[in-house]
Amino acid sequence: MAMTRAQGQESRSMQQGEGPAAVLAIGTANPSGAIVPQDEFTDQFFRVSKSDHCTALKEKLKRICHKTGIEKRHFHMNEEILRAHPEFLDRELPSLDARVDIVAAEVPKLAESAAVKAITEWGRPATDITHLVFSTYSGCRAPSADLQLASLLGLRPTVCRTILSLHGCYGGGRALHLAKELAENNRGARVLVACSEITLVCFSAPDGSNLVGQALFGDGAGAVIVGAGPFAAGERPLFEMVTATQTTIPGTEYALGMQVAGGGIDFHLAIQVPMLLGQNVEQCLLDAFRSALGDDVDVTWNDLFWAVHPGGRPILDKIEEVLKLEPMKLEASRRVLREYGNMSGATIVFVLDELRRRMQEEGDHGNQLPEWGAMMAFGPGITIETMILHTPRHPKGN
Ligand SMILES: CC(C)(COP(=O)(O)OP(=O)(O)OC[C@H]1O[C@@H](n2cnc3c(N)ncnc32)[C@H](O)[C@@H]1OP(=O)(O)O)[C@@H](O)C(=O)NCCC(=O)NCCSC(=O)/C=C/c1ccc(O)cc1
Repeated sequence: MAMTRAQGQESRSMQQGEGPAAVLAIGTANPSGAIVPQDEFTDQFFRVSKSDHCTALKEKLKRICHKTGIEKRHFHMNEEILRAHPEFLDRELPSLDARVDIVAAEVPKLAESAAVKAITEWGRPATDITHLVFSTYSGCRAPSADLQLASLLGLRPTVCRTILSLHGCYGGGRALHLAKELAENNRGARVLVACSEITLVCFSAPDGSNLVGQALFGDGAGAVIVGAGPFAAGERPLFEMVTATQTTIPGTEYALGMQVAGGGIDFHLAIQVPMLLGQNVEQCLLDAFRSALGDDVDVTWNDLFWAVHPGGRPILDKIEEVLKLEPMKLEASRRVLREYGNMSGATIVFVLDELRRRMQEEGDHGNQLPEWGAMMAFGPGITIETMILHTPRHPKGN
């Protein structure tokens, strides 16, 4: 069969989606294991790890917990699991196999809970999903969580799966960025993004280096359906994904990291992270807006809505300070941090869900959130994922 160059180009353009990809539905879930209020966390953590004699460490963790801006977190880990696996407390003992056995089953199940909510809201059958992008730092095994999630949801055998491992806290941003590219370049594609994180792979008794991580991270999963036009009857874009960029801050590899070891995953968060992000976010935003709307675009940061990964309270404070944001601008991020802590890659999906809820509420009161917004997620690299969002205005009743 002969095809001319022009026919090839035409056929390629017919394979592309219409307009920017959009978020069509969102679901979130947390494990039912344990909900720990942050002001009880230190006592509980030191009791179960038999570390009450480490009084200086305990005092320090109390100081840290008090400053996190977190009120409670959800965990799969509980005392029963710890009784069965006392080796989880001691980083020197081999425990990776046992940890991976647990999370290999639980991470896809948690993702399934979030995905079922997203698919129900989307209103189409799960078999209409063409692509799956799964992000987690908790899996170290193949076939991995993406395949298990596809089976749990009954996705079609031809679904194109991608797993993003160890992207940490920018995993959700990266997965959404990839989903946008997939949806825009494959007409009719419907991409399920799933991010699922269970801290059990990182849990250990308190020591001089792990207090901030133990005080900050929680378990959760987020799922998003992404697609570009043409839209089917009943599909309703919540956020158009106008443009997406990724930036790595040069020379900052040392600042955030994860290391898979025999005793579980160790992570490292340098004290300079909030400052480094503060020095770089504005340029990332300017670059993203220029790529979306042209070089002479004039943006007033307070005219936008904001979906920022709440990596930690000082990160939000720093971004608010450098962009001179009004106090309520980061409230969706602060609320997610308060209610769940930092769930790494899944957190940004919770923030989008919270914004969507606020938009609905504001709309019901006759006010509307701004039409344009910015989403940002950060993680090892230091990597910054930035996405410019736009909310289409739907006539009432649609
Ligand atoms: C709640 C903190 C810990 C303290 O609040 P603060 O306003 O800085 O308060 P202070 O300045 O009074 O600090 C309280 C204590 O915490 C200590 N501290 C203050 N940051 C630190 C510090 N990064 N180290 C180790 N001590 C510290 C600080 O030295 C001090 O110790 P002390 O004087 O003995 O009371 C706050 O700094 C905070 O949330 N920091 C974390 C920010 C952060 O890097 N977040 C991660 C962003 S990236 C991301 O989300 C995920 C990456 C990730 C990576 C790997 C994974 O597996 C998964 C995910």
